Amino acid sequence: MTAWWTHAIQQPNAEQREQASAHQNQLTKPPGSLGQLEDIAIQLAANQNTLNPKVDNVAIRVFAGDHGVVAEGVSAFPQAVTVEMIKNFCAGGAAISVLAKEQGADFKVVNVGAASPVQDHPKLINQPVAAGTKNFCQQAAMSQAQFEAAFELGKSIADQAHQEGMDLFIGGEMGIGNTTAASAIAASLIDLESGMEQQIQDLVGRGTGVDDEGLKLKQQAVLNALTLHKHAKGDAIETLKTMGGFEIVALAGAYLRCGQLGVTVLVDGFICSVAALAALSINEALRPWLIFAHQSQESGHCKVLQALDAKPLLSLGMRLGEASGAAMALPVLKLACSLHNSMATFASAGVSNSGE
Ligand SMILES: O=C(O)c1ccc[n+]([C@@H]2O[C@H](COP(=O)([O-])O)[C@@H](O)[C@H]2O)c1
Ligand SMILES: Cc1cc2nc[nH]c2cc1C
Repeated sequence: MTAWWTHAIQQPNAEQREQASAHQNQLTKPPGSLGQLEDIAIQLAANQNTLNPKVDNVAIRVFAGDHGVVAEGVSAFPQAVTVEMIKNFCAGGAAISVLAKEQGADFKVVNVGAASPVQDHPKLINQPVAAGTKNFCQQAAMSQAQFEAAFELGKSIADQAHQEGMDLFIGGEMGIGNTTAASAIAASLIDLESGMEQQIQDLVGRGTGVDDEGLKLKQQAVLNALTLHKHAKGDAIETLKTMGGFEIVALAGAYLRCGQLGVTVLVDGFICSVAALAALSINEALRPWLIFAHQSQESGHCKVLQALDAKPLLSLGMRLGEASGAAMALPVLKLACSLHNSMATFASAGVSNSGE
């Protein structure tokens, strides 16, 4: 039996895309004047194979995991925050809890590998692969079996949400130290023209807000990891296994599965974009199923978005993670659908079209 992630991802319906594009040009506006809102509606129409795209049934899943690399002093916050925030997500006090509730989205937290046990809760899918990853400056972050378990968990989360009828998937992440992991993964998978040192400077940012000393420690940690795991260069699965976090692996698995299921994904910030980069490196046919929600303030995000040829919808100076940027972009998607589905056409409104 072949591994599930090697199964094909179908391309969206090209004819439906043509029809949606033609329909946009009939609406009472100069062609192209709704900018990216037109692109989004056309993409959703093609992906959903319908004249009337919608995002009514949104699944938001925040994947949480801990990182052994925190021993290198790479975060402004202690590791305990990961578990504390899992509880806060469940209790309804986190930014994403509020944004999901306000918008009627189905929200759940997935413990893929917090460093200490978390009590069960109706909003929590509690299936830790291990008590955090190993410090990837010294050894591989996880074993092959752990990688497969985290990847499989991401897949099963997407399968479950699909069975529940989702029309859009939003993944989020929580993990103290995970911007260091994401920067290392990005550096291993992106071939920038510049040398390794410049690349590290470009891809390592301040995360939760480290000072200059913390930034140096992060850059050094990424350099050490890339040197130790240089065999993984350009290989997404080896890279995820050696430098990943359980939540990043699960996200990549969920994204790939969404592509296989024909479900559109709204990608959140820096860490989620790196998970998308890894997923695309495993199967580039995933690309049309992805929409990029926002440009995070994390300094490496613009390089990652460039590598993905992505035009994010929002730029609000956010750098929170936990799916919050994607949740903020959700109204944009909903309204893009409303415009596509409900605006009058030149013919129906009796408005003169250009040159007709
Ligand atoms: O999504 C982003 O762009 C983003 C940028 C900076 C930080 N974060 C969040 O901050 C945490 C990681 O930061 P750090 O400094 O501990 O590596 C993790 O829980 C992320 O959700 C998220
Ligand atoms: C408080 C806090 C909340 C977060 N949410 C996502 N990452 C986070 C990191 C911290 C530190």
